[in-house]
Amino acid sequence: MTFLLAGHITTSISTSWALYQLAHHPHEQDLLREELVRAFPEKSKFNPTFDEINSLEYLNCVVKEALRLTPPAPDIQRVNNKDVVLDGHFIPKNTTLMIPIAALQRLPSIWGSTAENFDPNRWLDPSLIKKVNNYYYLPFHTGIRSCIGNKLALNEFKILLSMLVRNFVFRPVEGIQIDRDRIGKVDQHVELMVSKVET
Ligand code: HEM
Repeated sequence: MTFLLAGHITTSISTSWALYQLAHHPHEQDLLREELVRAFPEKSKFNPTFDEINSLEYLNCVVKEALRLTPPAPDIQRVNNKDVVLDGHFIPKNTTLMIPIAALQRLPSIWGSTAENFDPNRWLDPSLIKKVNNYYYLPFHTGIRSCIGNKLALNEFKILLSMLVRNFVFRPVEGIQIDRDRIGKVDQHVELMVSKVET
């Protein structure tokens, strides 16, 4: 039951928001589709192996960027089991601490002035990769109670997103605008225009 709940809504939310971002960034969507068409020229034969799906560099960047901007677990809580001093602040035992995953993943001090923008190419920048660690990028959290389904989730997410983008074009619905602070929210309804890719 835990796997069903923890493993279902997370991947579906991630995929929905990734499609939303791609719909609003048609150039990035086209780049992803071009990579997919090169790798899988025949739509009907889209049946990637583990190695094939993980060799797609731009897809990897899109997935990382979607999990950065719209993580399905935007914050999580932990309770300390002993008194601690963190950065000069005394935190007594049994305090509920919030780890703001979404906020850390948008810190301008780490992600730069484009922190709020959907930009998969940032993951190709070696200077960013040097700066990013699991204090600032932790969609699956980190440590011993981090997501046990991490690797499965990434592969599922990549395959699902690829199948959708290889077969369909996603565009925003005219007149429908989601407030910036609602983007990524679990309970936000997302509507997109979908048309078929012919070849
Ligand atoms: C994009 C998809 C996913 C994301 C972003 C994600 C993220 C997370 C995060 C942040 C946690 C830590 C929660 C906390 O400590 O409060 C977690 C825990 C967990 N996740 Fe995932 N998850 C994803 C998919 C999956 C999948 C596919 C499965 C299983 C099939 C799964 C199974 C679990 C389980 C069992 C835990 C609890 C681990 C523990 O407490 O030791 N997750 N996940």
